[in-house]
Amino acid sequence: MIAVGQGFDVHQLVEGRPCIIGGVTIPYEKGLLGHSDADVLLHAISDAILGALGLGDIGRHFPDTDPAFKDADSLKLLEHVWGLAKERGYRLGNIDSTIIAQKPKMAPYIPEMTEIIARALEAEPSLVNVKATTTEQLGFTGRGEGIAAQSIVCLLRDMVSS
Ligand SMILES: Nc1ccn([C@@H]2O[C@H](COP(=O)(O)O)[C@@H](O)[C@H]2O)c(=O)n1
Ligand SMILES: C[C@@]1(CO)OP(=O)(O)OP(=O)(O)OC[C@H]1O
Repeated sequence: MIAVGQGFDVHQLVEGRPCIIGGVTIPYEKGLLGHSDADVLLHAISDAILGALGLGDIGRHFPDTDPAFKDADSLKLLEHVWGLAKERGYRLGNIDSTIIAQKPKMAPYIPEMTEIIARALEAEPSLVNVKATTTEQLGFTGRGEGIAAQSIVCLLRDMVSS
């Protein structure tokens, strides 16, 4: 059986916050604002997995009104979400993601992001693809006001024959 889900997230770029994307702390003059560490890519991936499972979104599982998730490590949230997929018998088919950011340059950090995400999803890195694009200086991402990420995930589960 195949289950497909998609996720999309946005966080504002502000001064005085670390810029953590895909589990990597990227040196940059601004960082992402959120209740958690605001890792926009891991949030999009978590939402894609929850979507494939028909389990809502990360706001439902980790409410931003709950102090337990204040400054939460989004890698831990992703690991929890992956536990829900495993409990239901799924393994990763593949995942594809896009970070939408005018700056900073993501390319140097993408191999490490890929490794981190693959480890969290207990999969080969070849099953995890991360891309980046600018929006050619257009819109809120183009003006550097925020960063967006989107992700699509395919989960696989073996059918039990009777
Ligand atoms: N924040 C970003 C945005 C883009 N890249 C890489 O640059 C290439 C060109 O981007 P365009 O938006 O002009 O298509 C793109 O293929 C990315 O590999 C990046 O590293 N960081
Ligand atoms: C992760 C959570 C919880 O700390 O907070 P944020 O970092 O604000 O992220 P968001 O993508 O708005 O949604 C889920 C939240 O409930």
